[in-house]
Amino acid sequence: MKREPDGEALALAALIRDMSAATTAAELAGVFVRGAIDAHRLSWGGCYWRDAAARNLLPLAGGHARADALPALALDELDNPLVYSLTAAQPCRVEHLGTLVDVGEGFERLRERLPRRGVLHVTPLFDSSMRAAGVLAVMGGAEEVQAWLVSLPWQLLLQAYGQLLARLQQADPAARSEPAKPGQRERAGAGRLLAAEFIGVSPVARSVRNELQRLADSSLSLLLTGETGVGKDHAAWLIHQASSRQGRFVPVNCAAIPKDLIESELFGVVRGAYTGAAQAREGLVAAAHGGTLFLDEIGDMPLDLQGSLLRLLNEKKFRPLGASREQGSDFRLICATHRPLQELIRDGRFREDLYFRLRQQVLHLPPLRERKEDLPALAAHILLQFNREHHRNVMGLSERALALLQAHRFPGNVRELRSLLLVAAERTAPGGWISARALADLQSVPHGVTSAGDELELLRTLWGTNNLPEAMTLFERHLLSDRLRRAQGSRRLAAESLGIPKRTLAHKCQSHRLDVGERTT
Ligand SMILES: Nc1ncnc2c1ncn2[C@@H]1O[C@H](COP(=O)(O)OP(=O)(O)OP(=O)(O)O)[C@@H](O)[C@H]1O
Repeated sequence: MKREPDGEALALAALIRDMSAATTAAELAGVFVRGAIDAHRLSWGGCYWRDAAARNLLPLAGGHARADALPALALDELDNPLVYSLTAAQPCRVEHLGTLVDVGEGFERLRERLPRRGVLHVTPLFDSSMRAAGVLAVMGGAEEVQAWLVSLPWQLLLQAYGQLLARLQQADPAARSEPAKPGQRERAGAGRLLAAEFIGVSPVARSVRNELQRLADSSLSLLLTGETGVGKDHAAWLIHQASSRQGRFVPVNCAAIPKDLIESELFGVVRGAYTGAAQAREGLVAAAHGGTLFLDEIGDMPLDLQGSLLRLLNEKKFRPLGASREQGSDFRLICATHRPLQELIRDGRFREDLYFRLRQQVLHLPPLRERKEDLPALAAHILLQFNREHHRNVMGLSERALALLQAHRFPGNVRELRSLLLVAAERTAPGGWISARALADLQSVPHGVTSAGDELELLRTLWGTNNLPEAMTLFERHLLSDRLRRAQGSRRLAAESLGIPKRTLAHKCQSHRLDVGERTT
């Protein structure tokens, strides 16, 4: 039964009194967790805090389960929702705990003590330096958990609780233990980075995240496969960041560099190598020494250059254009493609020996439509970035907006989701939730095709221009983006439909910055 408003105010006042009287972190956590459970008819609550060695999350209090009966959770259980929320410093929600598999021993022991049904919601708690240092987890019916989350007094109390807890934890000598060893610290750092940047709660996303961590410290060549926009470029960058390689991450888009320049771009040139080479220029292979060379769209690498790449991989040596001596470069190679390389091999457009050399390890990133559970987390992440960058406070997606996204197939995968949300967020009033109407592009253009009316309107505007170059550029941009949408992101089909080589299309896309929201490192 819901409490009367006066009763609620009195209960809050009593809770604040008890919280201020608490002298230890465990006591405070117990008071707060029990208060939250009682006020919103939640079925379970628990509070955990990280140990100083950053190895475990240790239980401080549990409601409807004894805190000392709660297990410690190792921080390398990256897919444990409590660990995830701490390492990603973001809230995490799990609709059905039963669907989580292979999460880790600590999580299994915790799960035995949790109610069988209900939504689990985990909120990170921050220490005095604003680093996530603990978590508060609650379970209950979806409505009860939601009501607790949107209750303003409880959100304010939660903030106060986090600060009080951090202060008591700092004063508690038992909470200080020996510092982590360097290896452990690095592993925890890599885990934190992956949890914060590779978003997803589905079993598939979790297993990709584990793979990213496993692959980070290998020096074998890695081939990333998957449709356009699934996150191959993002994964390559994360693997580099999570690795202990001190050198640079050097991305090369093989489809965007004109064919006759790609060799000099990769291997560099010595002064006077050809007419116009007035200066020596270091190539990208040399720049990647000690770091990672990322060859994106490897399927577009010209056949003659594939031989040079193979030699480079086998001997770790290359010769800049016009140089008499070979040079060495120690880099880790990551390649990506959304094209089936085996088909290119069959057509004689890709060397099989190179293919085997590139695929010493393979990681496939599945399309978004096969992991729709990731949509809410990805959307929250994208909106958080939007709010931070634009100093806005768009709250999130309305239920109808989320349902609309869930029903969409996302041929352009995470990139498409990102573009849609950024436009919708721009259309949303400060402090508001993104409505289904703000996702108009998705509703009125179910397959991403602009209507004939839109096209006419555009032509009419361009027709009246007093700036021909600007109008031509605008027209080209609209046409390219429409063809790419019609071709469901396939640059090959879009290029064919426009009668231009794929390389030219890629070049144009780059100059029009058509990959909205892309990282360009
Ligand atoms: N799991 C994820 N978490 C956070 N952001 C992601 C994730 N997956 C993809 N993104 C974001 O989606 C966008 C598209 O990803 P990315 O460019 O890596 O795709 P891609 O597979 O390399 O595409 P293409 O084959 O067209 O080059 C980027 O802005 C990237 O940061």
